[in-house]
Amino acid sequence: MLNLIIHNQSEDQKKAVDVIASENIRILEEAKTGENCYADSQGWLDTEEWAGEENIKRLEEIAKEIRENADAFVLIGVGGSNNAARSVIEALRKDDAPEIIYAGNTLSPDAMNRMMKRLEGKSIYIDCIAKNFETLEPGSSFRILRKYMEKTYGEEAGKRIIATGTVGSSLETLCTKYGYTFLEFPLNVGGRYTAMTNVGLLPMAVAGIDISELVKGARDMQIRVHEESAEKNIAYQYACLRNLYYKEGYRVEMLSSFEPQFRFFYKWWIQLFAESEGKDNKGVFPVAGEFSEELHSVGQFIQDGSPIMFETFLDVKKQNASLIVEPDEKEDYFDYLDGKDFWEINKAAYHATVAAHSKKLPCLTIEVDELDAYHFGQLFYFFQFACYLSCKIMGVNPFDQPGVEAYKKWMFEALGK
Ligand SMILES: O=P(O)(O)OC[C@H]1O[C@](O)(CO)[C@@H](O)[C@@H]1O
Repeated sequence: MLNLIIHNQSEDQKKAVDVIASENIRILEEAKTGENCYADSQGWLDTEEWAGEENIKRLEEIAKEIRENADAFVLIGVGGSNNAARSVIEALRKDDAPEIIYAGNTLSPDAMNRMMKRLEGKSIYIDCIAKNFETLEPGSSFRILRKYMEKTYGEEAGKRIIATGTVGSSLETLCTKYGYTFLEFPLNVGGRYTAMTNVGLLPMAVAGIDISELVKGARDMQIRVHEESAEKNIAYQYACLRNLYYKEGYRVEMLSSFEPQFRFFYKWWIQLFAESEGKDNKGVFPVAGEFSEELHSVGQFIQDGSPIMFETFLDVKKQNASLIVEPDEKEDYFDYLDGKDFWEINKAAYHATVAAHSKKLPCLTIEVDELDAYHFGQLFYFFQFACYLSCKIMGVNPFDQPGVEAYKKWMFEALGK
């Protein structure tokens, strides 16, 4: 279950959000069926298309082989090609799973040397994930890593190399030519919407995540937001609220949580909203607040600085860990914590922060019952669908990223491509 909680709303804001919701109702209806103009980008809308039972079974088989033979699995990919997998892996990875090493997301020789050092003496499999295999970061890392694999495993290297690319891409050509395992990167899904495809699911399965449960969570959310009417539809309500705050002049949304397990989920969420909405001189700039730590750095600005921001908290209901503060006969001035569980203390910090921040800026909470694969699936689908709606209400194309191409053009020119 996933809930949307509005912490503070004036009567005027309530009326204004109702107006946005009734004026844009057509957008919700069109989104539910999919739009012809975006047919080449909406393969994620029905989870069945790329995460059906057969596909999950195949991915689980490949993952099983890797889990049995690998000490470490290298995920080569950047942005949408690694963010979803990384967000779940870093939160829920099983202890007996191979180590997951990330590559293809930097051009720093220092970082790359450190990454290569981590491979030494380990049994390695690699998966190069790239939609069109033109992006420099994953392409150049693949060059280095493939060489390493060939040097280490000789003839056998091909069996340990997986490439996830689109049909007809140069990555597919390499797979056919050199005998690597080829997995399809859906042509009709942009990187940031690929959580529920081979792109996100294989690395998650290697890390021991129950991908069937994850997909089930996403599918249940799909059914929910496709069935719920506008007044009850949480994705639509969230999209309308974002647009209201934007109209009111709030230009930044901070996704905050007191659970560090969401550390890499923020990165996925930031890319989703930044690349989807930030265009035509519009958009809400997404940032993350990793609390408690950042309450002691940016907390001051949130509470007292320019009123440019609204805040969306991510909260988990079910307790997943416990640590009791034992009484101590030695004095330390923290006796008021005696017998308390850190779960409870952390929750108190969350409630206190909501109370303080909601006096200054609009505050929402997205609350999930549990921090598990099922609810990650729910979160992925919820945010993807809400982002699509939010972009449509704002009047921008949710599925392109022309601004990113500009930097790539300059870089390719500089490197003589
Ligand atoms: O999978 P590719 O083609 O390497 O692209 C990776 C990422 O690069 C971007 O184009 C941005 O640089 C993202 O949109 C995408 O998720």
